[in-house]
Amino acid sequence: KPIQRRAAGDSSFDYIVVGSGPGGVTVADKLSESGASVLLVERGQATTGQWGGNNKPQWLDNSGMTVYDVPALDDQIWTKGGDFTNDIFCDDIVGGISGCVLGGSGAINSGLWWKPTSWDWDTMFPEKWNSTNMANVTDRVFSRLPGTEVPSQDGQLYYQQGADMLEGALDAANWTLVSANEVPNQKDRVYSNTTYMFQNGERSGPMSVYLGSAYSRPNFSLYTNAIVERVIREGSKITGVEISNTADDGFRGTVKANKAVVLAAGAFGTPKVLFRSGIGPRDQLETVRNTEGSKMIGEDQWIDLPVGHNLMDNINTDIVISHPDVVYYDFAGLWDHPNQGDVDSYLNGRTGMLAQSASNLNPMIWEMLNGTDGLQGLQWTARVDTSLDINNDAKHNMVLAQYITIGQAARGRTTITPDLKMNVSTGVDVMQHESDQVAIAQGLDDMRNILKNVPGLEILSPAADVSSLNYVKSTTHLYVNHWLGSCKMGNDDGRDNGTSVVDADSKVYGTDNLFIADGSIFPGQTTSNPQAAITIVGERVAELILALNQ
Ligand SMILES: Cc1cc2nc3c(=O)[nH]c(=O)nc-3n(C[C@H](O)[C@H](O)[C@H](O)COP(=O)(O)OP(=O)(O)OC[C@H]3O[C@@H](n4cnc5c(N)ncnc54)[C@H](O)[C@@H]3O)c2cc1C
Repeated sequence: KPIQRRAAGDSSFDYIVVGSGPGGVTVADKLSESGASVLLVERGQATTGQWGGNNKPQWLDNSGMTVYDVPALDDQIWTKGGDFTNDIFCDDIVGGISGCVLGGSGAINSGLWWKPTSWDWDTMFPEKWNSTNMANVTDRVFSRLPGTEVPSQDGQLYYQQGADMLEGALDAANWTLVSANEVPNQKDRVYSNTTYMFQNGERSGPMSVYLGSAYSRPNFSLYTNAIVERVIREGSKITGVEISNTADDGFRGTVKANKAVVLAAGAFGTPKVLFRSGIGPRDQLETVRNTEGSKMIGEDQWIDLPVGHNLMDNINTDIVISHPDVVYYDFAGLWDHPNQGDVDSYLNGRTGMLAQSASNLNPMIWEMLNGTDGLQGLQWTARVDTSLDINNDAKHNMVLAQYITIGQAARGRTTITPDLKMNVSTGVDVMQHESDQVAIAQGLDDMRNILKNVPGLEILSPAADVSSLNYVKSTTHLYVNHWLGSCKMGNDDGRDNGTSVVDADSKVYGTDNLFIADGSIFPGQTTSNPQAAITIVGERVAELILALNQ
């Protein structure tokens, strides 16, 4: 059932926020904290028990929780199938994955929660966003949502045999154990226990914390199952949004914005709303006009900006290993035939294996290289994973997944199709950039050197006689769906041949009052998984909007 909380008779709000991912819930909360009236519009359905979601295995009946609440069920959100998996991913994205539910991808992701480094801000964002300016915002976010290295409420970590073995190897190679969010700038040859956004043994995250406080205010409203088709604009001034419903009883109609509209629809959703509002490259706007005709704003009002360019994702390269110490836990069986003892400890005290994430990632590992163009980051996750059964002994296998992070040169592009789907029309292809390949190969070499000294450990892939660089050139590189960057922030106005879509206030060039507060504004990749940085962006954009409107 859609949530449609709305003050009776309201036809206008000071601010309308589009999308309830980590960026959207945060900017909406902070704007409503100022006393302004705020409407948050989300196209997807409710997820966690807190918001009335109801998808769950039978053993969660009467618990008030759903599949979105229990850390160990997080891969069942996407793999269980049945009647809801098709509803959680955005059905209008081709070539990428993104969550179209309340909470956005934040409701369906792996929950990793990292404090950004100072260079994440200093090397790519404009001056207003330097690490000194961002320190207070970061502290505010992490005081509300500190994250935890130990999700189980008894303070224990479970099924760490594989992680212990790897940590021993890293230690022997003189890599340093840190608590990553205590020392965010230590990212070279370090490893850490994984930090999750979980709180009190449940998934939590920005949706729980920020939407929770926003929803407690009478000046805040939320529509779910309602999709913003376009902003209504008179030249540079945005006056409201047009909403259609994604479920029969969702809201449909026009809502006015007195002060501003903030797009937080994600790296694909935000460009789509912009294209449909006459903002973007001419060829994209022509495609929309061919489909939507007179619903679209007239050509004389179009704003030509490089929306959809600069698309990024972390590119993944795996090493697969086997070691007799590694112990596998059957997360996949949790839905239908869980271990009753594990269920009881979780339901009674939020302790044990079910309080940990399904992929049970540990440890996290980072290395910084000096690439030809400056900083080059690499991040590794490690998980017990039986899906790559190279040796018919999959229960002892682990996958070490390397992401190339800050400094990655590869960029893609998202464009709109005649049936209004967002397409990854130019992939994020590290094979186009030698600097990316060299960095990935260097990281593989360093990891292979660490692993080769571990007694009993077998590297199943890459094969011993294949060089890391040849492996990089021959293996399939996978997306990890940390999509960023399609509406880049910068001082070089895209209307004048610059590369940027939003200015340093996160305001769309050529508009008076259209802002963006999501992953799409990132000029480059962050050193670690991005959702905490996007949450910080939500806070910062609210601060900048409120300062402009004083
Ligand atoms: C499977 C997976 C695992 C991940 N794991 C991690 C992790 O462990 N740690 C981490 O840091 N990051 C992770 N990420 C990435 C992280 O979740 C995203 O970077 C982050 O959620 C992006 O936030 P956002 O606010 O930019 O947009 P999104 O989270 O994409 O939210 C956008 C929201 O807008 C809504 N929307 C779109 N269009 C409209 C419209 N027209 N009208 C109304 N609503 C609309 C969508 O339904 C969605 O709810 C993962 C992502 C995926 C897909």
